[in-house]
Amino acid sequence: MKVNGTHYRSIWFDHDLSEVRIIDQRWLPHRFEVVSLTTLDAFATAIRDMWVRGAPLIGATAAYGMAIEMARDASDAAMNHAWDKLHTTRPTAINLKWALDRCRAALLPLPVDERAGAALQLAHEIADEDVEINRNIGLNGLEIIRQIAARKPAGEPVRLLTHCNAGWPATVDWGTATSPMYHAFEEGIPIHVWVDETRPRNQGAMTSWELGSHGISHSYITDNAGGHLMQQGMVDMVITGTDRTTATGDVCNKIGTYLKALAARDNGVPFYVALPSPTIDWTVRDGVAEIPIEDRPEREVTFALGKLTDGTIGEVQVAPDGSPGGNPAFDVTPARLVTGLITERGVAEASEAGLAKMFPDLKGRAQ
Ligand SMILES: CSC[C@@H](O)[C@@H](O)C(=O)COP(=O)(O)O
Repeated sequence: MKVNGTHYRSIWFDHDLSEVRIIDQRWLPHRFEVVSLTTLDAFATAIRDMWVRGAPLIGATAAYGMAIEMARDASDAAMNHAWDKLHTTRPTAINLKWALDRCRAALLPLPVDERAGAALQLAHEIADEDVEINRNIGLNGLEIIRQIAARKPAGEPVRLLTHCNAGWPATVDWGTATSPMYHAFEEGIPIHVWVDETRPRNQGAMTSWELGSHGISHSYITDNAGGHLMQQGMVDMVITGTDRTTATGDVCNKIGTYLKALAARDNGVPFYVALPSPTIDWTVRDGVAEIPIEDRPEREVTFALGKLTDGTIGEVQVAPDGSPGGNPAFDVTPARLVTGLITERGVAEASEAGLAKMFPDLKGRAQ
């Protein structure tokens, strides 16, 4: 999508430099900075420390990390080392393992001298596929927005609430939850997006930045405002992303998503999840019991990062001296609270049968 009129993906291969480039998201939305990743260590750091983040982008970055390592050393040992190193960076988003497994399965049978070229080609394919998946999620979500718009007085906006950043910076392009918004906007359907701040990393600021860059009406709201807005009839639809969705339709996403789903259910607001198929973990049935929830550093909670009044980016301490922080980064919304899963193939019921019907060819795939 566009930044100051220029089209960017969140990750790309610069053919002139022969380097992988990313937007360093630690500084968004206050500073737009592009950096190169040139070593396996740099890729691992970028994923772990959230220079890149969002399940689909984490997967694409891991694939490029594998390619960079294969260019250095394409032996089986180097491939397994890269798999292990990248896999341990973040535990919750399943796209990481999905991409690494896909790379290893494709590369291992090849002669060593063919692996580097094949790995780079595969990373490009994974990135391109992500763009296409998200574009199609947008078209399928657009249909839901159209239906809501058709029930409203002409000109009245469809009001969507979203949590975290499931926008284009969290993917290679388009975003998952934001893709239907972009498509609706392009079609001229008036929309307004309530954007949850999403403490502690404030991914909502990124969502607000990208929506603002495209001229989409939005409000940046506190994480606790959603329930009130729903009670007041000010939300027509919730749409979030997901980091891992089970074979039975349980949705793991950024911490706080579950509370939004509960409030949506209590107020009769449809709760949709934008789900690319690589984010389905077909090996997990009970999301609450089985999905590993990332526990992130307490400093992310006890301090807040932002633009200071002098324009520099810095941290301020928000917790009292000595108070420990707690920082579970994701939660699980049970399938029963999910109205539908907007996939690249259509809207699936959040259930084992619904996902199996939509993806009969993928069902049972080992992650
Ligand atoms: C399209 S991205 C869906 C999710 O990955 C997103 O909502 C999210 O939870 C991102 O978490 P993050 O911790 O920023 O990587």
